Amino acid sequence: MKKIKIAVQKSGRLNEDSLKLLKDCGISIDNGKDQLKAIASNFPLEVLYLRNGDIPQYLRDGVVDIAIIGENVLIEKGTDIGIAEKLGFSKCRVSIAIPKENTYNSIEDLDGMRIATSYPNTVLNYFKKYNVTPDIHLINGSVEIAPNIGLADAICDIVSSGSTLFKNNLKEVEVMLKSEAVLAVSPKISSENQKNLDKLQFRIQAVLRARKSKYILMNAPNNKIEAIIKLLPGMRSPTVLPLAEEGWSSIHTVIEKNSFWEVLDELKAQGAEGLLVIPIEKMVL
Ligand SMILES: Nc1ncnc2c1ncn2[C@@H]1O[C@H](COP(=O)(O)OP(=O)(O)OP(=O)(O)O)[C@@H](O)[C@H]1O
Ligand SMILES: O=P(O)(O)OC[C@H]1O[C@H](OP(=O)(O)OP(=O)(O)O)[C@H](O)[C@@H]1O
Ligand SMILES: [Mg+2]
Repeated sequence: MKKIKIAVQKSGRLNEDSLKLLKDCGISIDNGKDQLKAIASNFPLEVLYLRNGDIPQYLRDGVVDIAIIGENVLIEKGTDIGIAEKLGFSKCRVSIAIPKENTYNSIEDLDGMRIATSYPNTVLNYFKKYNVTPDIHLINGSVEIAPNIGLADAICDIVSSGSTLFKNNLKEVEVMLKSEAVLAVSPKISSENQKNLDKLQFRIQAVLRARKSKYILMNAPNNKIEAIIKLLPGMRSPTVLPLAEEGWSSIHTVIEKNSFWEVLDELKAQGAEGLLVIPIEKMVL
């Protein structure tokens, strides 16, 4: 059977979460340290460990069929490459920052200014919309230091917590785009591997859905069930089972992880007791 080739970042921010996602999809990869290639024992999949920045070219050439890559890298050098799925990790933004003490009114202030960045296309495309032409200085790493050493007036780089900007006495003035890890697909993928991709994507979706949800159970007196159910935006409708104790029931449902603390308070206020919140491993609609 033909194996689908997936590129995963060799080392860096995406590596661990990418491998965890494949593992949560039930895929076992024998991972010898420093190996550049690995084969899954229970899925027709081969993993190639590559640099994030090199992946768009490998996808374009069909050297790999799919990849887990930062969306920002595709925007910079892979706009011809399709995205099958957003993966919900490595969330960040690509922003312009300037020295904290400088004033900033609008993007026009950056016309003709020297901008240090590893994302020249992203900067130029963004500025083009405003008819502003910056003077790009291409740097591969430690971009945030550039203004402090007199190399640039502004920078464009990845921002997440903002602590790197803060440490370098910079402030964020324009958010150009938001990014997260994505599953990208080669335009040259074969129909056989498209089937493998569909199978993998089905599993990924089940894992991602489960990560966003919690299973909750609670007990409630029967006269409170109606009010409680109104609070529960479940998958379909909640399961209600009678308890051994007369007049009481157990209510089960799935709720979104993000909203569950607020819902929990409201459920208690409506008379729910013995609430349990349980992680879900996989969720298929
Ligand atoms: N501070 C951050 N917080 C969240 N996500 C980030 C952060 N920095 C980078 N990322 C995301 O992770 C991806 C990989 O970043 P990382 O710094 O590990 O690799 P890189 O140096 O850009 O690439 P390469 O693998 O080519 O060396 C980035 O393209 C971006 O999508
Ligand atoms: O807003 P923050 O949370 O501080 O994150 C932003 C920093 O993270 C990334 O660098 P990384 O740590 O990946 O180092 P690198 O330059 O070696 O890639 C990015 O290039 C920024 O410098
Ligand atoms: Mg980095």
